Amino acid sequence: MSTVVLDRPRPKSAARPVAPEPLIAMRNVCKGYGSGVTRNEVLTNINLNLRPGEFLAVVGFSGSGKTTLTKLLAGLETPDSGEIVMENQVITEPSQERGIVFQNYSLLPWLTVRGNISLSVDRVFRHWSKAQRREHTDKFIEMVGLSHAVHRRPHELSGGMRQRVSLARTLAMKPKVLLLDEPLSALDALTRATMQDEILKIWEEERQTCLLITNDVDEAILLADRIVPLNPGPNASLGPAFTVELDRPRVKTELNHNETFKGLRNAITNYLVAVRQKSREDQASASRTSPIELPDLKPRSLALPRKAILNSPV
Ligand SMILES: Nc1ncnc2c1ncn2[C@@H]1O[C@H](COP(=O)(O)OP(=O)(O)OP(=O)(O)O)[C@@H](O)[C@H]1O
Repeated sequence: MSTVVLDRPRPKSAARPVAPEPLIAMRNVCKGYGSGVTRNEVLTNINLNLRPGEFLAVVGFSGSGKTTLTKLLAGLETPDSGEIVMENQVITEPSQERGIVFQNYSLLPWLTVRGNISLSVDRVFRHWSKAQRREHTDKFIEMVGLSHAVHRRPHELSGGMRQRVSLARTLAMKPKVLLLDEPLSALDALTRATMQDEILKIWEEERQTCLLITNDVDEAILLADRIVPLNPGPNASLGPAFTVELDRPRVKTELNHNETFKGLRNAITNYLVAVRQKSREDQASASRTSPIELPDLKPRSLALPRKAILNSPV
């Protein structure tokens, strides 16, 4: 009698969540400025994935290299080594797919609010009719609450209003990725809070992939899905990512009483304080181990008259 050996049913492998392909990936990116003794190594071995539709915040201290990171992502700077890839294309130059809003809103002073925004809209959507472009421009002016000020020029606007024009101009170009480099840091606390709410509202409507650079941990938690600390430079690298597990829509006033918010704020702040402390200790021990060698100079004569010291060639 023959025996049939049946295949044992294989246990179904546990479904592993598949991480989405990143929209932008930074791989082992290093960047410094200058050469020789003035060389400044700013960023070292940066590995970062920006996932489609996510809001990612990078927090760090002043001078650690946050703007350098944004410029690299925008294509305004190129890495010294490593690469930055967006949808299988290495980023080598700026593109309208990556819109950037800087801290110092650079508006054209001779153009009105509408003029500043429509200039970009007309360039990007030149195949649209004039009426379509106008409607599109006005939609974004309304989105940032500036419909009452369309005819004003930048000098007739407050800092917060100018930053809104800058934001609307970038959003209106419909970039795939929005790079926000400390866009609110020049604003007073109240305007900053209003703008945070507006960015949140706009992002919740549009769901564009967004990278926010900030030095404000609370701002990062309010807005982002993930927060990545940038360790202090020189040779700044990225710290571990913190996931923000807070439901949306988020309301700033309610967050202050939320235990998850408070716990996350403590964890990120403690991390940043610890890495800064370590960086200071490392720098202090490096300067102890390699003291600056001073030349062994001896005065030829301390008795020389003052005039001779000043005027005579030695
Ligand atoms: N074009 C440049 N040439 C030379 N050095 C530069 C250049 N741009 C930036 N740096 C230096 O690189 C370092 C990081 O600068 P960066 O502006 O990226 O930091 P940051 O974290 O954005 O600072 P902040 O928060 O103060 O704006 C600083 O020491 C800065 O002086």
